[in-house]
Amino acid sequence: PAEAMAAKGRTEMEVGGDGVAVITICNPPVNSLSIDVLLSLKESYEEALQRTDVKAIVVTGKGGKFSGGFDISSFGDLHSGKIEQPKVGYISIDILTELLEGATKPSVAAIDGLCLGGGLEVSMACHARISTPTAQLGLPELQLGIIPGFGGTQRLPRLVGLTKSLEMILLSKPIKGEEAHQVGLVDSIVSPNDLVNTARRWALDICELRKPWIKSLYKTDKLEPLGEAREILKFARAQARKQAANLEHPLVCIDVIEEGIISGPQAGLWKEANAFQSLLFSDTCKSLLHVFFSQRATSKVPGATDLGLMPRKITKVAILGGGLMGSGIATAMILSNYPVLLKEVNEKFLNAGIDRIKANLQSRVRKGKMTEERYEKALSLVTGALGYEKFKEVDLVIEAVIENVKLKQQIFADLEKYCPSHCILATNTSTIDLNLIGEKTKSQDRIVGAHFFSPAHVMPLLEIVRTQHTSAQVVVDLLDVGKRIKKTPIVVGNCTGFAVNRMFFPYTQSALLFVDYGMDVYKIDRACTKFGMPMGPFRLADLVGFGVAVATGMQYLENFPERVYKSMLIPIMMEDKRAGEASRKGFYKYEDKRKATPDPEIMTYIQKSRSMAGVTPDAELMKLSDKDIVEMVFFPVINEACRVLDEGIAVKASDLDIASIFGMGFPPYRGGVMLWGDSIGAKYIHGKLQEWAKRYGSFFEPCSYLAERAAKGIPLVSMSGISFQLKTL
Ligand SMILES: C[C@H](O)CC(=O)SCCNC(=O)CCNC(=O)[C@H](O)C(C)(C)COP(=O)(O)OP(=O)(O)OC[C@H]1O[C@@H](n2cnc3c(N)ncnc32)[C@H](O)[C@@H]1OP(=O)(O)O
Repeated sequence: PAEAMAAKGRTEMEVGGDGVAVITICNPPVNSLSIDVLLSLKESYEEALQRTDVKAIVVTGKGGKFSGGFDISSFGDLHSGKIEQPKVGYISIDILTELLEGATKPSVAAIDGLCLGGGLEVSMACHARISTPTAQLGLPELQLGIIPGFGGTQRLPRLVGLTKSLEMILLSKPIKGEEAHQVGLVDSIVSPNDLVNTARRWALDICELRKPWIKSLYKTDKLEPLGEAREILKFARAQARKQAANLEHPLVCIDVIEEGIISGPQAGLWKEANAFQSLLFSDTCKSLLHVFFSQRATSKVPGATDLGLMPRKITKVAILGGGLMGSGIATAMILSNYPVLLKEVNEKFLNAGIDRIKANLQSRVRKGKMTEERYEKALSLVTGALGYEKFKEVDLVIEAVIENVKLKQQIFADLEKYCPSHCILATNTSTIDLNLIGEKTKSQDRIVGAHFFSPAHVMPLLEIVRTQHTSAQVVVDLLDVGKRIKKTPIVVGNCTGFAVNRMFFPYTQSALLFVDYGMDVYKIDRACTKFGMPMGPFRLADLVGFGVAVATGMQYLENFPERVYKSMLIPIMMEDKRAGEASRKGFYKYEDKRKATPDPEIMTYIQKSRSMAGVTPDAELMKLSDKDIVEMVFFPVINEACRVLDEGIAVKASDLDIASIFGMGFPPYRGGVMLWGDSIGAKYIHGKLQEWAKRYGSFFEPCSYLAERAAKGIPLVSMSGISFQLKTL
């Protein structure tokens, strides 16, 4: 059909009286390089090279953006075979190296806005680059599980040196035009208004030998001497292994860069082209791509963002409670310039709260993320309060007091009295049902959950909880606040634990169960960190504190008694004043501040817990591999995620993937719990859970949603173009 044939973007060419052909990349919103755009670029070049009225070429992007890189939305079509893959090296060697860089007419890139990935690679094949000071230049491909594939691994080191290029590529870190000029990536900085004209003149200057005609691929002056280069690469490899031991593509990238340095840029280009092709089809790439799109999809919420509502302006925010959460939320708010009214019950607590905010900000100053001046300005946005007098001025209140239902009910009744009628009444509760909190309040449509994760000014997730009464406007408003404070939001329904903690709960639960059945605490934690979690369930319980763990456990026991495993281990340890990291003793010992060391003393508690549970250690469990352990800890998480979806608490499975990554620290390169589940298969997961349910009880009982998917072979996450051949474990 004609529609399906419509080209995805194009280039436009205009030849001026000065003999310069300006080729403009046009593919909104970010001028991404689809295959269509690249083929059109090739055609424009061929025409420009043939025409006798063209002396030189300028490449630029439409609407103040050079290009956001290769078209990511076409990856899925490449994966599924819907689009045919160009032959290896066709774009990087045939088009960019031979046609563009090797042309008999010089090219200059005129760069504004985004110049990322393939976009920067096109510009590096040009003979000079002119940029605005604010343009963003970078090679963020590793973030997507691939490597730069249009010559970036070869040209960037030759333009800026090995050290700087490794930093930019391995950390996927773009730099601004200004810095790009300092490091030699661009040749001149001009204002957006002068950009294209400067590039035109530069191109003509190259023709007339007033400026050098430089092919980046053959530059050597910026490359470190061979011996030094080898050392730098060796160090980079060690760093990459340390940072993400499970990832292969950063190491492949370093190999490809090395090839260019040792065997020359042509060999490097070929190695890059081959590696790019195979990485494009890796599970890591598929998973990271899923994360990229899922993250953007979280702010598209049916029944809220599809109604044409505009977010209202939130001018002032009040926060109740200056504890760990309240002060963290206040910090997040003032960092995005929201004035904050911080309320506490007495002077002492208020001062402690403000001190915590100061400490949060100071830590940013120490790390060089904030100037002293910004610090003072941010701090000046906080006003303390002991009463509700000033609450008539606020548009949003976030309650962050202790998890006590009665107290929260009283607070919400008070808020209704003192806040203006448009004010959003949010609670940061992490487990309590919102309807219970708002029971004594009439303004049900304004009540919403704004669940932050500790430390609130650092953790990127914001769980927005709507009840059946919460208005769509309030959800839209909070999504906007979330965006402004740079959080990834997920909008979920109301129930005990909401989506994130409900998924999180079985993680610790199954670990506790298997310890009663004979597994080793530290072995479980090690298996989880090897899998890619920032910490295992026991180290995490220590960090969160046993008090919180027990309080949460009680909430679950009340609401989902059939699937709570009543381990006595934590309560027994608490009797002995072991309460986690804060008490310096939990599952680990903490002698040197945060350093966790295994503690043989915990065996006494474990034995006691086992005898109270009346179970005998299962010898088979002790022989399990890390893979088995990870399955035992995470399959119950997937099972609960399925329930959360089935009950409509989460809108879509991909939201749960994002929640698991940003809220639990699940490794993004595995795509989130649901996509990871798909890489293993619902049938296998269901089978295992059934087997464990028989052996170890109803905690493992697979839910009907999972059973149906297992029986019918339906994936847990629907995402076009993603299919797994491998088990990623
Ligand atoms: C061979 C080569 O070496 C391989 C490559 O080039 S791989 C691609 C390298 N480029 C990248 O990784 C950049 C990815 N994009 C981004 O990081 C960010 O989107 C950005 C910094 C460009 C813009 O961020 P921001 O302004 O917050 O807008 P954001 O919402 O992310 O993007 C706007 C829209 O553009 C789309 N988009 C962004 N980059 C895209 C790309 N490279 N291809 C296709 N679509 C893209 C987004 O999906 C989004 O679409 P939507 O509105 O339908 O959800």
